[in-house]
Amino acid sequence: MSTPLLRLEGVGVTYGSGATALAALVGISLEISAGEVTLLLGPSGSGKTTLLQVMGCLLRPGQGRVVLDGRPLETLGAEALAALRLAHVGFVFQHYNLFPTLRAWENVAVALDLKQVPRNRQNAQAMHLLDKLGMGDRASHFPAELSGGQKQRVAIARALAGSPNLILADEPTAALDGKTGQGVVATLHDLAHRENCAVVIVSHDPRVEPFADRVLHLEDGRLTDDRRAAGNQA
Ligand SMILES: Nc1ncnc2c1ncn2[C@@H]1O[C@H](COP(=O)(O)OP(=O)(O)OP(=O)(O)O)[C@@H](O)[C@H]1O
Repeated sequence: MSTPLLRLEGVGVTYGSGATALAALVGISLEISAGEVTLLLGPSGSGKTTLLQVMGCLLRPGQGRVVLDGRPLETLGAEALAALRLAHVGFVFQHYNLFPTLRAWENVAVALDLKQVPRNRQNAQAMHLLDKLGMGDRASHFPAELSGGQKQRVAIARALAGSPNLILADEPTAALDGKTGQGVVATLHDLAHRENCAVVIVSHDPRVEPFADRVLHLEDGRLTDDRRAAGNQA
């Protein structure tokens, strides 16, 4: 069996302290492997976004350990942690988070710049990523000139800048109609399998489930179910 890309051991996150303390995550242990789509389900307030933030090294848990690509996060300072995140993690958001004044390819190039890809290679790499997402012919469009599904494809192209091996998507289909949303998750499923990266999707959308290899269920900050998905489209 391959080594997991990401491992969480007894992770706990508490917001606030004293009388107002709220346990958002309790005793979470799991492994995430390359080449798989993991779907994270749970009611509102169950801790899904908090868990995604821990997985993406945006939030250090108060309890437990997180090991990304063999590196225990508790041993890393802020700078090393940021560098690890930049190298390994790509984020996709519900509302795309594109810069409205930048063209599609410039939105991707900004991420390449952040990952220190030399300026003279950014244009070609941005185009390559947009092509991969079927958005090459829209590269010069501004976000306002794109449909929701097209904006999300640009956002996925941007998340892939620098070839991270962990893609974290928080409600990526929530702002899209059914068919478009399915197209976007089919693309994420494809990327996980073709590029051998791990994809974790938080969603309330039942149409996502057929594209998942594995389903995790959170309730009140606890993992209540961890199973292989039935009928995935791989
Ligand atoms: N920065 C914060 N400070 C205090 N409490 C927080 C903070 N962020 C989240 N919480 C609380 O932690 C719990 C888990 O929140 P989280 O956003 O992770 O849940 P979620 O499952 O993603 O919810 P939703 O589906 O509504 O987005 C909730 O009770 C929330 O109110």
